Amino acid sequence: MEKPILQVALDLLELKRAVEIASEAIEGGVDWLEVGTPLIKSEGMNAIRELKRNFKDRKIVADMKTIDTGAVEVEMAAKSGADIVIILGLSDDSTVAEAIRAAKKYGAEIMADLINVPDPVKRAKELEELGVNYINVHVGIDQQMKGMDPLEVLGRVVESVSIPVAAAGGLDAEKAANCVALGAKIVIVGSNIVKSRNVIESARRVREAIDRAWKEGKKFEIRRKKLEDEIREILMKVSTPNVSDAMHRAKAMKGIYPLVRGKKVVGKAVTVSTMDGDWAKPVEAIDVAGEGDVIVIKVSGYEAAVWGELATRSCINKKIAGVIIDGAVRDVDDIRALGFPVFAAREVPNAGEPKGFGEINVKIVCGGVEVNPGDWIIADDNGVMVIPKERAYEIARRALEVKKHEDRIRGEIEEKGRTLAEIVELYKWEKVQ
Ligand SMILES: O=C(CO)[C@H](O)[C@H](O)COP(=O)(O)O
Repeated sequence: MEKPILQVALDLLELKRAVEIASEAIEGGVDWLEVGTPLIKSEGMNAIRELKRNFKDRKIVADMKTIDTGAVEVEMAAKSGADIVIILGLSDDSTVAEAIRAAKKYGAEIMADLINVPDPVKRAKELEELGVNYINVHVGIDQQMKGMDPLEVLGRVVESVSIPVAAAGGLDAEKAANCVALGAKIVIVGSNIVKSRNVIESARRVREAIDRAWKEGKKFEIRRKKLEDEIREILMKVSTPNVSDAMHRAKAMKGIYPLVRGKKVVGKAVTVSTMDGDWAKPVEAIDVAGEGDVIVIKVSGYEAAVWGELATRSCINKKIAGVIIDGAVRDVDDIRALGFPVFAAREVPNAGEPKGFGEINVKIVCGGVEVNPGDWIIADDNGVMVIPKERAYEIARRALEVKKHEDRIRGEIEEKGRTLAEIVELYKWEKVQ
């Protein structure tokens, strides 16, 4: 039985960086190099040629994601140096057949990607019968952000075909080892290697994990955390700029500032709507909120405080994560001394009366942004972002991808002395007028 193959997916836009990262990945133990679809779209067949030229002893896999004109696309990729061409399993059988004919003619092989295929087991069997060389159980990057995982169907596909099966989609060392335990012969890793600050180390970690799983006949293990814990854990790793980028540059709350600098708040919103100075509902919300929640208060004016030191102390007792107030607060020095994260619009010395107008856990607009009970709040020195609860996992995952991408670029700036414009080829991507 042969050792599992580790394939790195070079999902980059810049060819120079792809060649550099490929060389580091090989040093870390990668076997095959995949020219990722974004790289092919950005650089064309030249990307395949360049990788083949630089790495003659490696199999070059071209992720063409072909869905039509099977022969033409496979011919293009094979003539440019691809040893394996990836086509979509969703393609019509005639496209698959044409792709296989072209591959045979030019000495290449075909890998069929099952991304978005409604019945992966059935289609895998059909694709094997049509003559593809490899099946790829793949969950795409956008699908990963919704929590989909290739491990869900991998085992069933492996059992239903006799050709080698590859697995791809958000794999890290632990998941890659699980893929091997489920019978994958090829493990494809993109983001967790190419966006890493230390590509050699990240590739090595995956290499060691899959080799161990293969040698020791590892059993498949799944340790899925509670969704809410997973969201919180991811959001604690990212910043509000990461979240804004992940939400297509969404805006933070306007005019709300941290009273205490250097604090980060992550949690689900308990919302409050109240009148200027009426601190009854804001304070009652402390008893409604649970550990780790964030109280978000919209006040109808800014003349009298609805929050102060004693409310803050009560929050600390209840382990509430933070308070956001589109209104006025007082006892600012005490709050600073307590180090509890309060974000507010205005500071005043005078409190109002606890009249009890207003409501808890209703839709509010705070700092110009709609907040519903249960939405996720992330706040830091840059500002306060609201993530609608329905998209919390997806946005958290996307923000983490933004962070990984920045970590890699930060590394290139710090360690290789490059500039940002150089790394991302800024001039090339300026809008053509
Ligand atoms: O084909 C792809 C996306 O369509 C990627 O190459 C594949 O998903 C592997 O990358 P990652 O490990 O980041 O998911």
